[in-house]
Order: sequence, then C-alpha cells, then structure tokens
Amino acid sequence: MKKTLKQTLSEKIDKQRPRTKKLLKEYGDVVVDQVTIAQVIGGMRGIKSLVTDISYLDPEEGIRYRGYTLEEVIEGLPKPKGGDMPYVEGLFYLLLTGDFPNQEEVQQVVDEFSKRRIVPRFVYDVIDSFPTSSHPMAIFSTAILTLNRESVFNRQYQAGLSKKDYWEATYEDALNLLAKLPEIAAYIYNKLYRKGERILSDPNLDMGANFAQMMGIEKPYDDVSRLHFIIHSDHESGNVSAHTGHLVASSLSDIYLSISAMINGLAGPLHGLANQEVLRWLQEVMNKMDNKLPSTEEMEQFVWNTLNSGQVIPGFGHAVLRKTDPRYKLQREFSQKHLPDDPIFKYADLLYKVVPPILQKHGKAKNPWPNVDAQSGVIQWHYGVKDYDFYTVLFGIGRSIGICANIIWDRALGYPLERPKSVTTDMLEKIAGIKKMAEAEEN
Ligand SMILES: CC(=O)SCCNC(=O)CCNC(=O)[C@H](O)C(C)(C)COP(=O)(O)OP(=O)(O)OC[C@H]1O[C@@H](n2cnc3c(N)ncnc32)[C@H](O)[C@@H]1OP(=O)(O)O
Ligand SMILES: O=C([O-])CC(=O)C(=O)O
Repeated sequence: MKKTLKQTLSEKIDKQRPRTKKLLKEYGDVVVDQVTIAQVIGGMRGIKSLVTDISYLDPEEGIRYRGYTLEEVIEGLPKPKGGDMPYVEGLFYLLLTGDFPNQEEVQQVVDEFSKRRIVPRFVYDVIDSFPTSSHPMAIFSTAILTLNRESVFNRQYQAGLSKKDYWEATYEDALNLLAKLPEIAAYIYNKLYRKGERILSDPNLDMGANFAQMMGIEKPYDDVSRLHFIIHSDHESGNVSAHTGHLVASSLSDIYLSISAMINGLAGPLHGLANQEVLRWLQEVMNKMDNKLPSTEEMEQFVWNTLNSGQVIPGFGHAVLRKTDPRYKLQREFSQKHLPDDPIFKYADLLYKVVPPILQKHGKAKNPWPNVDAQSGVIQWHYGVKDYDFYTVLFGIGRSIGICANIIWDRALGYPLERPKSVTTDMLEKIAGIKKMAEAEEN
C-alpha cells in the first residue's frame, strides 16, 4: 500500500523544520529588504516579509507552483479518464508536498475528499436563511464560518494539543473543508439562481466532475472546473486573500475562521471580484451596442469613458505582474479552442487589443496587461453560468486549496503570530526630515 498524503507530508515536514530553524537561529540578523516611506504608505508593495514554498510569483513570468509553471503543472498531474484537465485533488497533493502524485496517490485523495464531502444540515439552514438578494460571497463566507463548530483543531487545542502536532489537526480541518466547498457553492448557486432545484453530488466523481454534476452542466464543464480551480489556487503569499488567510490563522484561528476571512478579502473588486466586474462592464458595452461587436474605435471610446469617469478597467493591471498573466493566456487558449465564436469572447479579445495601449497612454497603471479575471467569466458565461455575481465563489473554491496548503505548512513550521509595527505620520515626517525643514523655514 502506498503512503498516504498525510504520511508523505509528515516526512516532508520533518525535513523542512531544521531548515527554517537554522535560518532563524543562525542567520536571523541577515537583512532581507529595506522599507521606504512609499511602501509604508503604499500598501507595503514589494516588501519581502512573508515566506512560502508553495508558490512564487515572478513579475515577468507569472506564477509557479512548487517551481513549476502552470503548463508544467497541467502536463504533469494525472488526469481522469476522458478528461483534458488534471484532478484538482492532485494539485492539492503537489502544493502540499512538492511532488507530482501518481494515479494511485491521487485516487487516495479523491477518496478522502469523497468521504468528507457531506455538509451538515445546519449549514444549509444558515444558507437558506439569507435573502435571495444577498451576494453569494457573503453567503459563502458565512457558510464556511458556520462550520467552525466542526473544527478538529479547536477540539484538540482545548484538550491540550502540543505545538508540534498543530499541523495534523489543521490538515484534518483543511480536508474536511475543501471536500465540502463544491457542495456548499453549488447549493448557493441553486438557491440563488435555480429556485433551489438541487442536484446531488456523486461520491464516485472527482472534485471537478462532481462540481459540474451539481451545477447541472454537461462536459466539458468538468474540465472547465478543474482548470478554474487549479489556476486560481495560489498566487504566493502577499495577495489580499492569501495574506488574510495567513494572518488570521497566525492567531491560531481555525481553518474555517481563516478561510471565511480570506473569502471576504477575495470579494473586493480590486481582487477576486474583478472577474464579475469584467462581465458587468462587458454587458454594459453589449447593451449599449445592441449586442453588436463594437469597432476598435468604439471600444476605445468605452474604455476612455470608464477611465475619464475615474474608474478602473477591471481585469487589467496587477500589483506584482508586469506582463500578461499566464492564467489569462491559458484561459484564452482554452477559449480559442472551445469557444472561438462566442460573442463575449470576441468582446474580451477586442479588449485585449485595445486596453493595454490606452492604459499606457493614460500613464498611471504600472502594468497595462490583462490579469486572470479578464477571461475567467467569459468561459463561465459560455457554459451557461451567466449570473456573474457567482464567479468569485468559483475563484474562492480554487483559492481555498492554496491557502489551506499554506496554513498547514504555517502550522508545521511554527510560524508565529503576525504582528508588524505601525508608525504615525509625525514619525514618518521626522524620518523624512520634514519637521527640520519646516523649523528652518520658520526661523
Ligand atoms: C486576482 C486578482 O486580484 S488580479 C487583480 C484584479 N483587479 C482588477 O483587475 C481591478 C483593476 N486593476 C486595478 O485596480 C489595479 O491594477 C490593481 C488593484 C490590481 C493593482 O493595484 P496597484 O498595485 O496599486 O497598481 P498600480 O501601482 O499600477 O496603480 C497605479 C495607478 O494606476 C491605476 N490603475 C491600475 N490599474 C488600473 C486599471 N486597470 N484601470 C485604471 N487604472 C488603473 C491605479 O488605480 C493607480 O491610480 P492612482 O495613482 O490614482 O491611485
Ligand atoms: O497576486 C495578487 O495580488 C492578485 C492575484 O492575481 C491573485 O491573488 O491571484
């Protein structure tokens, strides 16, 4: 019998712990970065102050998971029979261990998820008590929060859990939660947009296929779901959702509290919600054009109108990336293959041509290129998920996979409570020498 994921992970943790310990004990004083006033006021952009081995974002190249590009991840992970996209469960294995699992190892994780997928009735009761006009991200976050009552970590912590075992209880919570997220999301979708008509999950299916089944959407929506969850899973540690998850978990809040919190960060329009904003923006253009594809000049005018009214162009720009997002490229390639004639795809493609030169001319955005959110909604729309308020929930399922992996490792390596220092404006002025200048002017 092959080792389980938990056993493999346990060995990896034993190997990694001394590396972190050595760095901290023997090299703790080595300077990693310097911090400027612009960074302190400007959202800490670029400050190297977090550590994760699960993914790394290069500004030019984009994301790598465990050192592998997205193409390599998709190529190297096992795929279900008849599927073009790999098992999402295999990605979780890779993120946790750094190893590509074989078919048998993936199947073990698929079986684990299947065993743990049943959502307690009280979660559905809480979802049902929301007005149907609520945003699905608020419902999703609350449903996750409601599960906090189930936390293995909390139970064991109360009973006197040793620090070195924190990760194991967190691992149990993470698997229990990840297995339930597609069920919760599909239930919310059916409640809000399909009059509560529910399609039950199938314990024999993998996560992507099961989600497609519960959404009631034919193939290749299983592959669409796998691709979506995989490419949205991680983006190193500093983005709002990952950082929030890490921060909240650092106080030893359980996985449910931490993931619910990160979902709230993901729900902002400058972060994950941008994928719904792209569709909302495109719909406005389509309505104004009577569904006719605008000419390049007309599209340019729509973009300028948005910029001139002081709004951002959703789906473009990035805090770290300085090139087109590889996640965007992958989804564009998928769209070119599967939905080349889709009207919304044509709109989005026109935006790809039109927006970057305009943002360059506008002169503000450091990165004029499209990010992941510019394309993900286009694919969902094509396969019938037209209620774009729901798109960030899909992003949230994917992102939970990466953040759960990160939190398990945070606990394994004993990362402490996160607590950076703040200063006052007076102090910054003093550091800048402004007070001295003002005094000199007065005298
Ligand atoms: C999964 C994700 O989270 S990917 C990002 C999803 N978000 C979006 O697509 C929303 C649109 N994009 C943006 O608002 C930004 O590019 C962000 C939030 C992603 C990054 O923000 P920052 O790191 O602050 O970007 P940057 O340093 O380039 O911003 C400089 C200026 O350009 C503006 N800018 C950046 N991107 C855009 C854009 N797409 N449209 C218009 N203006 C933009 C900023 O608002 C800022 O203006 P200000 O000086 O008036 O405050
Ligand atoms: O990295 C970021 O800041 C935003 C992003 O693309 C993500 O979290 O996927």
